[in-house]
Amino acid sequence: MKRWLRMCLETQVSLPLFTVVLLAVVWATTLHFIDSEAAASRDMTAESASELIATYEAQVARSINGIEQTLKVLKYSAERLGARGALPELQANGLLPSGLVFVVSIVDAQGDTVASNPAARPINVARQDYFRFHQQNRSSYTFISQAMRDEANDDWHLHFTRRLDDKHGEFAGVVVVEVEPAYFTSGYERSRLGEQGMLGLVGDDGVVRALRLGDKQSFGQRVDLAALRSHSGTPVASSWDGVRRYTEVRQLGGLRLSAMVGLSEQEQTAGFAAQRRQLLWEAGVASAVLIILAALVWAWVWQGAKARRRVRRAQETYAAASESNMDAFFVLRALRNKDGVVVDFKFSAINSRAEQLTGHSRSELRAQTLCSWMPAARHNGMFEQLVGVTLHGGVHQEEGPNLVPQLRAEWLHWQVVGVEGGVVAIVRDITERKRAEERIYHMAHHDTLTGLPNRSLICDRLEQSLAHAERNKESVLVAFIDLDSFKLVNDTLGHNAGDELLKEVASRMVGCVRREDTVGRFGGDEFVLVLPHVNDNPQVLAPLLNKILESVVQPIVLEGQKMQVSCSIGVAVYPRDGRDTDTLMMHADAAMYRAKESGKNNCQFYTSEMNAGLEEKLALTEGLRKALEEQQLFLAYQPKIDLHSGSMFGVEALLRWQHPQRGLVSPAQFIPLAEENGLIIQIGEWVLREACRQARAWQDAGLPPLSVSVNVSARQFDDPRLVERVAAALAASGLDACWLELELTETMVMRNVQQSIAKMRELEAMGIALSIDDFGTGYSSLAALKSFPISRLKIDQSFVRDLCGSADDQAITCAIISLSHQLDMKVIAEGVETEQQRRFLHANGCDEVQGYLFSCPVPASEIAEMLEPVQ
Ligand SMILES: Nc1nc2c(ncn2[C@@H]2O[C@@H]3COP(=O)(O)O[C@H]4[C@@H](O)[C@H](n5cnc6c(=O)[nH]c(N)nc65)O[C@@H]4COP(=O)(O)O[C@H]3[C@H]2O)c(=O)[nH]1
Repeated sequence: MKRWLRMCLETQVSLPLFTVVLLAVVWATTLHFIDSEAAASRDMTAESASELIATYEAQVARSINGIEQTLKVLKYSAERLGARGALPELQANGLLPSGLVFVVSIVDAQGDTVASNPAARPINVARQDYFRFHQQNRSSYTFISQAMRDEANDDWHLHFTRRLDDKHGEFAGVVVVEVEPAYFTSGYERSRLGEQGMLGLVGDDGVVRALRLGDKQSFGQRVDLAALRSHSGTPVASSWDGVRRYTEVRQLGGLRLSAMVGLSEQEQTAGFAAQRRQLLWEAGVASAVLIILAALVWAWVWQGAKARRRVRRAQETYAAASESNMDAFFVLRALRNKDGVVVDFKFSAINSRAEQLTGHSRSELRAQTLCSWMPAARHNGMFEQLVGVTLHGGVHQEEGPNLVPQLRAEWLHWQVVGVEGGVVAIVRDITERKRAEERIYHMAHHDTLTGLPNRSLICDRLEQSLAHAERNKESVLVAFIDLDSFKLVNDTLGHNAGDELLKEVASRMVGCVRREDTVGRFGGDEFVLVLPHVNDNPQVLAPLLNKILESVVQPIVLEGQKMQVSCSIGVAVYPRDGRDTDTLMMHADAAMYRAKESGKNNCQFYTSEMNAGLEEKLALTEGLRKALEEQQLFLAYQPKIDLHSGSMFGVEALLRWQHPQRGLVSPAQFIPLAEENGLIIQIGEWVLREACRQARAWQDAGLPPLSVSVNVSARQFDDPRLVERVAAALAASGLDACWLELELTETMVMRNVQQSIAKMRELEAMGIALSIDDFGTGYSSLAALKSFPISRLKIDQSFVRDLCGSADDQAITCAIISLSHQLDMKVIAEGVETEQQRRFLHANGCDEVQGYLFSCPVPASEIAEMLEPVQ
């Protein structure tokens, strides 16, 4: 029933139909009731008319009977006593009726009235209908005339007449009883007949003898008696006043006269009409109320239907969208107990993706409840979550690892949205995304080569360890580990070998520490160790650090060659050496540098004195920035001597820094700093420009042209704009390129041989000479050396220093001289301080020399002075 009602309410069509039917019922009932009431009213009126006619007939019959008696008495007396004697005798015997009501008269055979009561003037009535009727008809029939007036009586009267016969039965005259018409209608009762009722007498000739309509008396009208009789029981409009009446006509026995009673339809049915009006009004009001209510309900239903249509469309769209969606959709309907408490959820709709995710078909899931399918939902918080959203609405979303075996994914993102009667759970398998995120996270936080944590993760871990150590009053060790000969391996055996070395060292170091320790790579050959929960006593820590030193120093085979590398370790311990990440890192770095300085392959614990060196470095770096701007830099030039001629053929430009407070700072101190912070590019460019300018200035001063050689650092050589900067320096000074020489180092050019050759060729093409500085300290491949456009090799001063005492250095020096000549290069020895050294070099074919024996680096003015005597 409820469902049916809901269906009715749901449809916008059935409601108007239902309303129309209800209206039809209301109106049918009302009209039927009105009809039956009308019929009852009609019947009652007809019945009343019947009753009235019976009463009236009796009344009239009684009245006429009285008149008849009077006529009979008159006739008897007149025939017996004669016309003149009859009345007095009757008078005397009290047999005459009151003259107030009846006028009686006797007419002789000639038509003259011979006696009358009350007495009246004699007249002749021979021409009156009644007289002629009786004259011509031998019958005792009472003739009832139409209402008429005569000369004796001005008032209108009905004449009731009978024939008088003489002894022979011949016509002897007429006895007359005159009665006013109103006499027959005086019984009019307003209470029964109303204001428009009708009482009357009608002759068989259809002429009304007496008629009373309410208060009005009349007569003489014509009536179709047959028609009236045929309409008995139904209202007929009276011809005289148009009023519709229920009219009853009754023939009076033995007389040619009918009694007539009429009840006004309007009056008789007035009560019913009022009731009818009332009923119609009530039905009208009820209909209006019904229509308004129906309209309101319809509007409400329409709105509801519209909303439902919208919801349906949304559901269809949602279903279509959900089908094509990569997310799994579960529409769950809340199941409540009789107290309204949600006890479980039923699957009311799911999409294909949900089937895949669960491995169950729609029908299988629909046949189950959530908790019967996934019992764990009751204990893992899922059920409470769904109930919460069902009761309070809103959206709940979360992602995390999948903890239930019913869903086929490792990671899930789920969004629960409250809907009417339940929830929609949108579940997405994010396993791939999570894996990608994990990969990205790993890549962002790990070194790709070794797989060790990178700088950012190391810092993170260190911060966590510090926070933990602070809470638990523990110590944390931070160690900076730098491989001692990594560059050598890289430069000589190539990057692949370098990478292999780093990987091997990384795995060895990881093997030395606990699981909770972190071994990370900072970049290059720098590793960092973070050891939480340690004892801060160096004695206790030493075995572990030694273990690392020993593991790194174990031989390794790279590119088929057995190699051995060592490392230098700098250690800082929280909280003794610093309380934050930056300080601890800085101090470990400083300790590591100290380890390098102390001969490598050792471990140094940070001490506050190291800080001084660090601060010194920072101060120098800061000062170097200003040095360029404030022109604290200048160049010194060291002559280069041709050993055969003994003359100066060129100079080496050497950078000097005149520090305002510290005095002259050695390039050995500040060049590595400038390399580190990149200032070397600007400084190197300045050196180039200054050297070229000076060389050109000497030439412009008329001095013999000198070749000026300029040192190029590794970072400068790597600068993609090196060639451009050199060209700009030459152009700015106007120096011919053939007077400029660039001194490169072995290691610098051997790092990437192909690139180096390309760059050197560009410089050579400009006319610039190139030389290899510090030759013998690096590991040049002879094949590479052959392909370099080099014009000169410089024997490093470390070989020259002990030249006279060391057979090794002599052998190396001789080998370099020989090699240079074989490669068609000149060879120059630096750091020549003694005559023995000069002689040895000269004797062994060295072409050129420079050193304190000839001159230390001097200002440009002194070079000019040295040149002048030659002029
Ligand atoms: N014991 C001894 N030393 C001698 C003798 N003759 C010269 N020296 C010194 O040996 C160094 C030679 O320069 P280097 O090997 O290129 O080594 C240079 C060079 O690598 C670098 N350097 C100097 N100026 C520049 C520059 O303008 N640019 C770049 N990139 N590096 C520079 O700084 C290093 C040190 O330069 P300096 O202190 O000027 O030290 C110079 C020079 O003063 C000698 O007979 N005995």
